[in-house]
Amino acid sequence: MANIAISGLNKTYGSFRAVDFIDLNVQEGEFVIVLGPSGCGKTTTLRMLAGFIEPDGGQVILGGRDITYEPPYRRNIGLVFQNYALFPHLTIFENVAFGLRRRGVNHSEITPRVKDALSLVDLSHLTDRLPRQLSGGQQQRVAIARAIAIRPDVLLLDEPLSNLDAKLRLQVRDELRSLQKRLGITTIMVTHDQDEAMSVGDRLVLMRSGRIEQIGSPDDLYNRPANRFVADFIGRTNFLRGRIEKDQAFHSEGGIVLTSASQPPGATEAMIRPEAIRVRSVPEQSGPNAISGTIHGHVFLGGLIELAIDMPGGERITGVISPRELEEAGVKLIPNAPVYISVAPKDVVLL
Ligand SMILES: Nc1ncnc2c1ncn2[C@@H]1O[C@H](COP(=O)(O)OP(=O)(O)OP(=O)(O)O)[C@@H](O)[C@H]1O
Repeated sequence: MANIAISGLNKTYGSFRAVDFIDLNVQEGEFVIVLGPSGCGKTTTLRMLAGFIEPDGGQVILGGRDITYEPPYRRNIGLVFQNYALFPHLTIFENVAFGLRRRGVNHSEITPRVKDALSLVDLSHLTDRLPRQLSGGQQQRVAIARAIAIRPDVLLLDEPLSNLDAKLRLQVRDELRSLQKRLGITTIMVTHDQDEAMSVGDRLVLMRSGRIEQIGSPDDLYNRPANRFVADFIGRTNFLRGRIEKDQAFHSEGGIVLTSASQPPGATEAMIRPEAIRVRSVPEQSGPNAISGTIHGHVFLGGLIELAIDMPGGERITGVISPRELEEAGVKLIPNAPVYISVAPKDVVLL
């Protein structure tokens, strides 16, 4: 186990800067997720950490040792990719043993270490099978066992769950999370799936165009996004354009007046998460941010209802509300019916 300190790391392909001088510190035992839209430089960053791509500049320090230009096999890093990359002609046992043999691990130690690694991912009973005789989820667990068998300082995972179907994906995700915590391996995982990122990451690193837009806990990125890009990328949200007026309130272009818990100077947008919207069938007696509108339409989302509400100035606000809350509020889902909404000032984030 070790911490990783990345500074000024950059990589250019031709004239295109894929990774643009990034700095990132990952603590020992931390689970960090790198996410962002397609092409933002996630894989290039991970491959530079693994040693498969040579950076143009910058530094990667692993446990105090500069590994920036070390070949992959000298880094003691465990890798798991999207496509498992198991050797098809080797048994599960031999697949996991491969990295140990290549590292010259003592012959007598190999069997117990392979067995340990396979038991951690619950596959001790399948050691003699070939990869094609396993399901996708099992193959990916072999890949994870193979990566941890070498007792890596760091585990790097590139979209490890994206080839699995939705249900299996959740299961392997939870297994991966608990295994990582149990072993305390410093882990960096790349994904473009924000639900996955939010549910397993201690910290998230959101990239765009080769740069880091924000580093923080899932709660930070969701509730305290650094900018519009972050707010828009993580979860669903309402944006209202406008500005802060002399009364210190935010006035939207459509005439909605909002009190926010913070007033960053020069803010031009208010962000409100759909679940922060409260609805009533009658106006609230008092309190900030009470607005009236009319129901535009609704969509059932499993156990919740997404409600689109038209505001008098032409803006539309989406709320996500439980059927029970709607019933208690006495709101009927009839188009054009009047509805009253309110938002706590702490849930109005000005950007
Ligand atoms: N060998 C290469 N030559 C030229 N351009 C490359 C090369 N590898 C990657 N790129 C470009 O660098 C950018 C970053 O690529 P990278 O694979 O790191 O993105 P990513 O964030 O992992 O994307 P995805 O989520 O689609 O996998 C992309 O625009 C890609 O087209």
